[in-house]
Amino acid sequence: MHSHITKLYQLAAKPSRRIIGLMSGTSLDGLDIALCHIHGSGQQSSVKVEQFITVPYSDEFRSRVQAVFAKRQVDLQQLTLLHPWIAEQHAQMINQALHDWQVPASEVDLIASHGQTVYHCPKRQHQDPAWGNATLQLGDGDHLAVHTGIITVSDFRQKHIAAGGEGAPLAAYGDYLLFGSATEHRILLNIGGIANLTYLPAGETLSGVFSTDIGPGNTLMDAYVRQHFPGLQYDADARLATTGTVQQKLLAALLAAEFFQLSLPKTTGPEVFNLAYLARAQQQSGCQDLPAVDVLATLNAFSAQAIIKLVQQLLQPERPTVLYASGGGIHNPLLMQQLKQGLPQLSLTTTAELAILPDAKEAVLFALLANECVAGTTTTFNHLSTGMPAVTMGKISFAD
Ligand SMILES: Nc1ncnc2c1ncn2[C@@H]1O[C@H](COP(=O)(O)OP(=O)(O)OP(=O)(O)O)[C@@H](O)[C@H]1O
Ligand SMILES: CC(=O)N[C@H]1[C@@H]2OC[C@@H](O2)[C@@H](O)[C@@H]1O[C@H](C)C(=O)O
Repeated sequence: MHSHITKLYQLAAKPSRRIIGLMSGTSLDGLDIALCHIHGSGQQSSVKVEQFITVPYSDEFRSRVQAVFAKRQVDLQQLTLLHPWIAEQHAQMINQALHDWQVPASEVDLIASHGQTVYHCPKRQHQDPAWGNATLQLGDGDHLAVHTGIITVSDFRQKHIAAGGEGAPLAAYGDYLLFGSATEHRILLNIGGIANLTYLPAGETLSGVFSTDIGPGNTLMDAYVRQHFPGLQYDADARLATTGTVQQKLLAALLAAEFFQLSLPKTTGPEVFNLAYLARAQQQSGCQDLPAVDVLATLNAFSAQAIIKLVQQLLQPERPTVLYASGGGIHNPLLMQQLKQGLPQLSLTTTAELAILPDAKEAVLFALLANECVAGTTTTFNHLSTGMPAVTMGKISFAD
């Protein structure tokens, strides 16, 4: 047998695998690296996060990505150059982290790389009947494998689209494996650049699980802060927003987006929720001349209200539900306070209660997807709801 296939076969047969999960989201704050020890596969999977770090991006990294990020027109040479360059940068960050953790690369079985989304384009967003769903993540898997010496599974979203999905959110797959409960109805809420949730009704089969994007988490607040408060990347601890006043007219205009009327599950990104979207809402509501802190307070309320409305839609009085939050937004006290007030009937906590560090959750989910790609079966996801194709995802790159 070819040695690469033998290696994969041996990996699949191991009782447990050590997998590095990577996530670089829409916030462009840094690369999340989670070194995971995963036992088993499918619904028997269990994860121990051995190490976790977010390696902050340099200004150079951010500005190179921002030059093409969510833009309809870009310099094609720049885009092409970014594909291997992002992978090389990520490889260096992984190599440094492994060095600091004193873990040799030879003791890591796989890397699971999400890559950097630069454009996300579901059909319901572009609305051109001539084209289907599409999404583009940069950071090539072959380059990662060669520069780290570790077999890399990457580019997870394409299979989801090929099998009929919108390519995102993929959170349901890992949330289902890790957090599905026979007795507790759960919602896993991740507040990253875009907020998304996974609905996990309790039960033996957990049938009907799905995940969906909700709307902006931090992306609009971050973009606005970067534009109006040079030097700041985000409104740390909502210190600015807390001094502002929510403007109801602007809030109503923000909540009128067509995206909020689409059926579930659905997905979106900064291609829709960006500063041009905010400017249109300000114009429509006659709120062009607000103090910057009032706009920030309103954007904070916008993210909170979008989340509250969707969660309220899913709650049923006879189903007491626990909401486990994760992502950078949980560190925003104003946002969390509004969620508590707007969702008084459910218990609100974080994934730390389920033994997964909230900042590490998305990276862990991709490690689980890579584990399924190598050691899982396609029947694992049969109980997910429509809109969540029952497929394994990811492409395998060898280091030599
Ligand atoms: N102390 C804090 N106060 C307010 N906001 C915070 C704080 N810490 C983090 N954040 C927010 O969290 C963001 C980072 O979140 P996260 O790392 O989950 O994003 P992401 O992985 O890019 O998102 P996604 O992939 O889900 O789009 C920051 O840009 C900021 O808006
Ligand atoms: C296209 C893309 O990268 N989407 C991200 C983004 O960030 C949050 C939200 O939008 C979600 O749909 C998705 O990431 C998570 C990890 C997911 O696929 O579940």
